Amino acid sequence: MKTADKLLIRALRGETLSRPPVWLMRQAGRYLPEYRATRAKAGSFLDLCYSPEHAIEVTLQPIRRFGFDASILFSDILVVPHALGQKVAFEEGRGPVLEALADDAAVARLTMDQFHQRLKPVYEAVSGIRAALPAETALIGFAGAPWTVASYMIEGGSSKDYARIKAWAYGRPDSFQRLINLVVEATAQYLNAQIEAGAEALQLFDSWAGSLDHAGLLRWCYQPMKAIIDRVRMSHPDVPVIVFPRGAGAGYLDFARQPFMHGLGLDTGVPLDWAFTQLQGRLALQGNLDPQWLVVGGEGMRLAATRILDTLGHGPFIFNLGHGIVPETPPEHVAELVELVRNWQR
Ligand SMILES: Cc1c2[nH]c(c1CCC(=O)O)Cc1[nH]c(c(CCC(=O)O)c1C)Cc1[nH]c(c(CCC(=O)O)c1C)Cc1[nH]c(c(C)c1CCC(=O)O)C2
Repeated sequence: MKTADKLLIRALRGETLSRPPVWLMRQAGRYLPEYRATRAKAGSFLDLCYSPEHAIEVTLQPIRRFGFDASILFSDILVVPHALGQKVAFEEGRGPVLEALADDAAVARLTMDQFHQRLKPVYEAVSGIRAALPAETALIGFAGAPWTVASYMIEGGSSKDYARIKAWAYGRPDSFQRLINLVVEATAQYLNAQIEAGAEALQLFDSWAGSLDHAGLLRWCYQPMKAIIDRVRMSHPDVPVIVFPRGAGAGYLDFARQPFMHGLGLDTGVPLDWAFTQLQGRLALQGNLDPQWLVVGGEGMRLAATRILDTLGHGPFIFNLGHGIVPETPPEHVAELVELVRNWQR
């Protein structure tokens, strides 16, 4: 099937389909026993990300099981700082740990010199996934957005209050802008390479957009994501992009009023009626089932999913969660959810 005919691409082009395409953020991962088996074979989490063979396998696992309309490259947003020369590790039970950037000198030591060389296994995985996917399944490439990636680079891992990154961004914006510019450049090149390897759509994850004040959201979330997409569009004008400014709140209006993207990912907190009246006329929406409904399952999950479909399914829409699947999710609940979306009719 041609890329343009795949359901995900049609929805991102603004088409309202008889039922929306469905995929789920973090659809590959620890909730699947077959993922845990491959992960044990691969070694560390980064070894898994940099092994084309294993990354292809775990990307395909949820497609085999559930037949999603789209697959997403298996990797992590933190391979970008890693490929820029920063130390990155994933510790069991602790999440990512980075050697935190302390000052301008640490930023100056980051370099693009070996960037594509280090990311070559990711590009190989993209080509391998594309070749192995069912004909109708779209392949999404992705990267973290600069604010979220920079938060890990400066905080050295997950953060409760974003005190270090905000001290830098709010206190020394010109210096912070230089780091953002580097991440924009690296990310644009990274996404272009993913497209050239076979990605048919892209998603930019700004998981911590909700930590910013509104002026900060425009400057450090909206602007850098726009700069990346403008760059990608120069080389690849036909590849649609979804942005996910998680927690943006009323700031979602800024994304819908002056869209530079095709799809807007809604987090769990976005009210459905508001999204329908204020956002959907302007671009395709994606979201936003609470991932905890997938843990709970049953009638509650079915009602919550149906409410989303009934409110947003009559315009260009992609069914997804409002954040990633959690490891406690029973795979049977995912199967039931996919079945429900497939059987829903406008
Ligand atoms: C913030 C962020 C990260 N990574 C990502 C984000 C943005 C999306 C979001 O907000 O969830 C994005 C990401 N991470 C992963 C994917 C794979 C593709 C998919 O969605 O299936 C994607 C798209 C795999 C992963 N990335 C990670 C795992 C778990 C690692 C393991 O197997 O031990 C997976 C499957 C590790 C990771 N990676 C990150 C954290 C905070 C953690 C630890 C938390 C956790 O363990 O869930 C950074």
